[in-house]
Amino acid sequence: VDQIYHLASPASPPNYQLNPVKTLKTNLVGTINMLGLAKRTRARLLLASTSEVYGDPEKHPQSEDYWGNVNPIGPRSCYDEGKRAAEALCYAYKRRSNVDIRVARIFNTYGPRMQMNDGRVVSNFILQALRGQPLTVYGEGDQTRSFQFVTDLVSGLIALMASNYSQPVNLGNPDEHTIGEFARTVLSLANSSAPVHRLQPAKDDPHRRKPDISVAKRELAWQPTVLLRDGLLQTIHYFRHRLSVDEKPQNEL
Ligand SMILES: O=C(O)[C@H]1O[C@H](OP(=O)(O)OP(=O)(O)OC[C@H]2O[C@@H](n3ccc(=O)[nH]c3=O)[C@H](O)[C@@H]2O)[C@H](O)[C@@H](O)[C@@H]1O
Repeated sequence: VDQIYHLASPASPPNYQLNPVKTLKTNLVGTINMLGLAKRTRARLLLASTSEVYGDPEKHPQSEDYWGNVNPIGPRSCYDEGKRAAEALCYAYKRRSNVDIRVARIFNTYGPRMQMNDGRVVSNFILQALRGQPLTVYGEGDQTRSFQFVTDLVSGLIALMASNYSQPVNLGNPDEHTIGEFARTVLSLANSSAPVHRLQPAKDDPHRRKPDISVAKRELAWQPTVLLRDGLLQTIHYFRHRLSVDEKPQNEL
Protein backbone atom coordinates (compact mmCIF):
# COMPACT_ATOMS: atom_id res chain seq x y z
CA VAL A 1 0.00 0.00 0.00
CA ASP A 2 1.49 3.35 -1.05
CA GLN A 3 -1.43 5.74 -0.80
CA ILE A 4 -4.71 5.65 1.12
CA TYR A 5 -7.57 7.94 0.12
CA HIS A 6 -9.74 7.90 3.25
CA LEU A 7 -13.04 9.16 1.84
CA ALA A 8 -15.57 6.96 3.67
CA SER A 9 -18.36 8.77 5.55
CA PRO A 10 -21.96 9.78 5.00
CA ALA A 11 -21.83 13.38 3.78
CA SER A 12 -25.37 14.65 3.18
CA PRO A 13 -26.94 16.39 6.22
CA PRO A 14 -30.19 14.31 6.21
CA ASN A 15 -28.07 11.17 5.78
CA TYR A 16 -25.49 11.82 8.44
CA GLN A 17 -28.15 12.98 10.94
CA LEU A 18 -30.21 9.83 10.37
CA ASN A 19 -27.77 7.75 12.41
CA PRO A 20 -25.49 10.19 14.26
CA VAL A 21 -23.76 7.45 16.27
CA LYS A 22 -22.80 5.62 13.10
CA THR A 23 -21.52 8.89 11.58
CA LEU A 24 -19.30 9.48 14.62
CA LYS A 25 -18.09 5.86 14.64
CA THR A 26 -17.24 6.01 10.93
CA ASN A 27 -15.17 9.15 11.38
CA LEU A 28 -13.53 8.13 14.67
CA VAL A 29 -13.04 4.35 14.50
CA GLY A 30 -12.78 4.37 10.70
CA THR A 31 -10.05 7.02 10.77
CA ILE A 32 -8.14 5.19 13.55
CA ASN A 33 -8.30 2.00 11.46
CA MET A 34 -6.99 3.75 8.35
CA LEU A 35 -4.25 5.58 10.27
CA GLY A 36 -3.22 2.23 11.80
CA LEU A 37 -2.99 0.77 8.30
CA ALA A 38 -0.94 3.77 7.12
CA LYS A 39 1.38 3.38 10.12
CA ARG A 40 1.95 -0.35 9.50
CA THR A 41 2.48 -0.02 5.76
CA ARG A 42 4.18 3.43 5.79
CA ALA A 43 1.61 4.57 3.23
CA ARG A 44 0.62 8.21 2.81
CA LEU A 45 -2.97 8.84 4.00
CA LEU A 46 -5.24 11.56 2.62
CA LEU A 47 -8.24 12.43 4.81
CA ALA A 48 -11.38 13.82 3.19
CA SER A 49 -12.25 16.50 5.71
CA THR A 50 -14.82 19.20 5.15
CA SER A 51 -15.70 22.88 5.17
CA GLU A 52 -18.04 21.91 8.02
CA VAL A 53 -15.05 22.03 10.40
CA TYR A 54 -15.57 25.83 10.15
CA GLY A 55 -19.19 25.43 11.39
CA ASP A 56 -21.28 28.61 10.97
CA PRO A 57 -18.23 30.73 10.18
CA GLU A 58 -17.57 34.16 11.66
CA LYS A 59 -14.72 34.62 9.21
CA HIS A 60 -15.39 35.05 5.50
CA PRO A 61 -14.08 33.65 3.25
CA GLN A 62 -12.75 30.74 5.26
CA SER A 63 -8.99 30.18 5.29
CA GLU A 64 -7.30 27.15 6.82
CA ASP A 65 -6.03 29.08 9.87
CA TYR A 66 -9.62 29.78 11.03
CA TRP A 67 -10.56 27.50 13.96
CA GLY A 68 -14.26 27.47 13.28
CA ASN A 69 -17.56 28.07 15.05
CA VAL A 70 -19.13 24.65 15.63
CA ASN A 71 -22.03 23.79 17.95
CA PRO A 72 -20.60 20.69 19.69
CA ILE A 73 -24.02 19.31 20.72
CA GLY A 74 -26.24 20.33 17.78
CA PRO A 75 -27.75 18.05 15.10
CA ARG A 76 -24.76 18.58 12.78
CA SER A 77 -22.16 17.88 15.46
CA CYS A 78 -21.93 14.15 14.66
CA TYR A 79 -20.43 15.13 11.30
CA ASP A 80 -18.66 18.41 12.14
CA GLU A 81 -17.07 17.12 15.33
CA GLY A 82 -16.48 13.69 13.76
CA LYS A 83 -14.43 15.32 11.00
CA ARG A 84 -12.68 17.67 13.45
CA ALA A 85 -11.71 14.65 15.56
CA ALA A 86 -10.58 12.82 12.39
CA GLU A 87 -8.26 15.76 11.64
CA ALA A 88 -7.02 15.73 15.26
CA LEU A 89 -6.31 11.99 14.91
CA CYS A 90 -4.28 12.59 11.73
CA TYR A 91 -2.05 15.15 13.45
CA ALA A 92 -1.76 12.99 16.60
CA TYR A 93 -0.54 10.03 14.49
CA LYS A 94 1.80 12.35 12.61
CA ARG A 95 3.32 13.72 15.85
CA ARG A 96 3.45 10.42 17.70
CA SER A 97 4.26 7.95 14.90
CA ASN A 98 5.36 10.15 12.01
CA VAL A 99 2.49 8.97 9.77
CA ASP A 100 2.54 10.83 6.45
CA ILE A 101 -0.82 12.61 6.19
CA ARG A 102 -2.65 14.99 3.86
CA VAL A 103 -5.87 16.76 4.87
CA ALA A 104 -8.33 18.11 2.27
CA ARG A 105 -11.12 20.38 3.53
CA ILE A 106 -13.67 19.79 0.80
CA PHE A 107 -16.33 22.42 0.06
CA ASN A 108 -19.75 21.66 -1.50
CA THR A 109 -19.19 19.40 -4.49
CA TYR A 110 -21.62 18.18 -7.16
CA GLY A 111 -21.72 16.45 -10.51
CA PRO A 112 -23.02 13.52 -12.55
CA ARG A 113 -23.39 10.21 -10.67
CA MET A 114 -24.49 11.88 -7.44
CA GLN A 115 -27.16 9.83 -5.73
CA MET A 116 -30.54 11.17 -6.81
CA ASN A 117 -31.98 10.88 -3.28
CA ASP A 118 -28.85 12.29 -1.65
CA GLY A 119 -30.82 15.10 0.02
CA ARG A 120 -28.30 17.88 -0.63
CA VAL A 121 -29.31 21.03 -2.37
CA VAL A 122 -27.94 20.37 -5.88
CA SER A 123 -29.64 17.00 -6.36
CA ASN A 124 -32.85 18.16 -4.62
CA PHE A 125 -33.25 21.27 -6.80
CA ILE A 126 -32.40 19.51 -10.08
CA LEU A 127 -34.81 16.65 -9.41
CA GLN A 128 -37.56 19.03 -8.32
CA ALA A 129 -37.03 21.25 -11.39
CA LEU A 130 -37.12 18.27 -13.78
CA ARG A 131 -40.24 16.82 -12.16
CA GLY A 132 -42.00 20.21 -12.08
CA GLN A 133 -42.24 20.01 -8.27
CA PRO A 134 -41.69 23.00 -5.95
CA LEU A 135 -38.04 23.76 -5.18
CA THR A 136 -37.63 23.46 -1.40
CA VAL A 137 -35.65 26.48 -0.14
CA TYR A 138 -34.89 26.18 3.59
CA GLY A 139 -35.35 29.55 5.30
CA GLU A 140 -35.10 32.85 3.42
CA GLY A 141 -32.68 31.50 0.82
CA ASP A 142 -30.13 34.21 1.64
CA GLN A 143 -27.60 31.71 2.99
CA THR A 144 -24.68 31.18 0.60
CA ARG A 145 -22.69 28.26 -0.74
CA SER A 146 -19.85 27.95 -3.28
CA PHE A 147 -20.21 24.91 -5.51
CA GLN A 148 -17.35 22.96 -7.02
CA PHE A 149 -17.62 20.50 -9.90
CA VAL A 150 -16.49 16.95 -9.16
CA THR A 151 -13.66 16.82 -11.74
CA ASP A 152 -12.04 19.88 -10.15
CA LEU A 153 -12.18 18.19 -6.75
CA VAL A 154 -10.63 14.98 -8.09
CA SER A 155 -7.69 16.84 -9.65
CA GLY A 156 -7.24 18.75 -6.37
CA LEU A 157 -7.18 15.55 -4.31
CA ILE A 158 -4.60 13.96 -6.62
CA ALA A 159 -2.44 17.12 -6.53
CA LEU A 160 -2.62 17.22 -2.73
CA MET A 161 -1.68 13.54 -2.42
CA ALA A 162 1.34 14.17 -4.69
CA SER A 163 2.45 17.31 -2.82
CA ASN A 164 4.83 17.75 0.11
CA TYR A 165 2.32 19.82 2.08
CA SER A 166 0.90 18.19 5.22
CA GLN A 167 -1.20 21.05 6.66
CA PRO A 168 -4.96 21.22 5.83
CA VAL A 169 -5.87 22.53 2.36
CA ASN A 170 -9.24 23.96 1.27
CA LEU A 171 -10.48 22.43 -1.99
CA GLY A 172 -13.47 24.33 -3.33
CA ASN A 173 -14.68 26.83 -5.87
CA PRO A 174 -14.86 30.40 -4.47
CA ASP A 175 -17.78 31.30 -6.78
CA GLU A 176 -20.38 32.12 -4.07
CA HIS A 177 -24.18 32.22 -4.56
CA THR A 178 -27.21 32.61 -2.33
CA ILE A 179 -29.45 29.53 -2.26
CA GLY A 180 -32.36 31.63 -3.60
CA GLU A 181 -30.24 32.68 -6.59
CA PHE A 182 -29.06 29.09 -7.03
CA ALA A 183 -32.70 27.90 -7.24
CA ARG A 184 -33.37 30.40 -10.05
CA THR A 185 -30.22 29.28 -11.90
CA VAL A 186 -31.26 25.61 -11.76
CA LEU A 187 -34.78 26.46 -12.98
CA SER A 188 -33.44 28.42 -15.91
CA LEU A 189 -30.82 25.83 -16.97
CA ALA A 190 -33.38 22.99 -16.67
CA ASN A 191 -35.99 25.04 -18.63
CA SER A 192 -38.39 24.47 -15.76
CA SER A 193 -41.27 26.62 -14.54
CA ALA A 194 -41.58 24.83 -11.18
CA PRO A 195 -42.40 27.17 -8.26
CA VAL A 196 -40.08 27.92 -5.33
CA HIS A 197 -41.36 27.12 -1.81
CA ARG A 198 -39.82 28.46 1.37
CA LEU A 199 -39.68 25.94 4.22
CA GLN A 200 -38.44 26.15 7.82
CA PRO A 201 -34.73 26.99 8.09
CA ALA A 202 -32.48 24.02 8.90
CA LYS A 203 -31.07 24.13 12.45
CA ASP A 204 -27.48 25.40 12.73
CA ASP A 205 -27.32 25.84 8.93
CA PRO A 206 -24.13 27.79 8.13
CA HIS A 207 -25.12 31.25 6.85
CA ARG A 208 -22.18 31.87 4.56
CA ARG A 209 -19.56 29.61 3.05
CA LYS A 210 -16.79 30.40 0.59
CA PRO A 211 -13.31 28.91 0.48
CA ASP A 212 -10.13 30.96 0.51
CA ILE A 213 -8.02 28.82 -1.82
CA SER A 214 -4.72 30.73 -1.61
CA VAL A 215 -2.99 27.73 -0.01
CA ALA A 216 -4.13 25.32 -2.76
CA LYS A 217 -2.99 27.81 -5.43
CA ARG A 218 0.40 28.30 -3.78
CA GLU A 219 1.17 24.73 -2.66
CA LEU A 220 -0.57 22.66 -5.36
CA ALA A 221 -0.75 25.10 -8.27
CA TRP A 222 -4.42 24.10 -8.30
CA GLN A 223 -7.60 26.02 -8.90
CA PRO A 224 -11.04 25.03 -10.15
CA THR A 225 -11.71 25.43 -13.87
CA VAL A 226 -15.35 24.38 -14.42
CA LEU A 227 -17.93 27.19 -14.38
CA LEU A 228 -21.12 26.61 -12.38
CA ARG A 229 -23.27 26.89 -15.52
CA ASP A 230 -21.27 24.23 -17.40
CA GLY A 231 -21.12 21.84 -14.45
CA LEU A 232 -24.83 22.23 -13.76
CA LEU A 233 -25.74 21.58 -17.41
CA GLN A 234 -23.79 18.29 -17.30
CA THR A 235 -25.43 17.32 -14.02
CA ILE A 236 -28.93 18.20 -15.25
CA HIS A 237 -28.29 16.14 -18.39
CA TYR A 238 -27.28 13.14 -16.23
CA PHE A 239 -30.32 13.46 -13.94
CA ARG A 240 -32.67 13.80 -16.91
CA HIS A 241 -31.27 10.58 -18.35
CA ARG A 242 -31.54 8.76 -15.01
CA LEU A 243 -35.14 9.87 -14.60
CA SER A 244 -36.05 8.68 -18.09
CA VAL A 245 -34.62 5.22 -17.26
CA ASP A 246 -35.75 4.92 -13.62
CA GLU A 247 -39.25 6.37 -13.97
CA LYS A 248 -40.25 4.71 -17.24
CA PRO A 249 -43.45 2.71 -16.71
CA GLN A 250 -42.67 -1.01 -16.33
CA ASN A 251 -44.51 -2.02 -19.54
CA GLU A 252 -42.26 0.29 -21.58
CA LEU A 253 -39.06 -1.40 -20.39
O1 LIG B 1 -19.87 20.20 1.10
C1 LIG B 1 -19.58 20.75 2.15
O2 LIG B 1 -18.80 21.67 2.24
C2 LIG B 1 -20.20 20.18 3.38
O3 LIG B 1 -21.46 20.73 3.57
C3 LIG B 1 -22.61 20.03 3.22
O4 LIG B 1 -23.65 20.66 3.95
P1 LIG B 1 -24.50 21.81 3.31
O5 LIG B 1 -23.67 22.89 2.73
O6 LIG B 1 -25.48 22.21 4.33
O7 LIG B 1 -25.15 21.06 2.07
P2 LIG B 1 -26.62 21.02 1.47
O8 LIG B 1 -27.48 20.07 2.22
O9 LIG B 1 -26.46 20.79 0.03
O10 LIG B 1 -27.23 22.48 1.74
C4 LIG B 1 -26.72 23.65 1.14
C5 LIG B 1 -27.68 24.78 1.45
O11 LIG B 1 -28.89 24.59 0.75
C6 LIG B 1 -29.99 24.54 1.65
N1 LIG B 1 -30.96 23.55 1.13
C7 LIG B 1 -30.65 22.23 1.04
C8 LIG B 1 -31.53 21.33 0.51
C9 LIG B 1 -32.78 21.79 0.06
O12 LIG B 1 -33.67 21.03 -0.44
N2 LIG B 1 -33.07 23.10 0.18
C10 LIG B 1 -32.19 24.01 0.68
O13 LIG B 1 -32.50 25.22 0.77
C11 LIG B 1 -29.42 24.20 2.99
O14 LIG B 1 -30.24 24.68 4.03
C12 LIG B 1 -28.06 24.87 2.91
O15 LIG B 1 -28.17 26.21 3.29
C13 LIG B 1 -22.56 18.59 3.62
O16 LIG B 1 -22.83 18.44 4.96
C14 LIG B 1 -21.27 17.94 3.45
O17 LIG B 1 -21.36 17.03 2.41
C15 LIG B 1 -20.06 18.73 3.21
O18 LIG B 1 -19.00 18.26 3.96
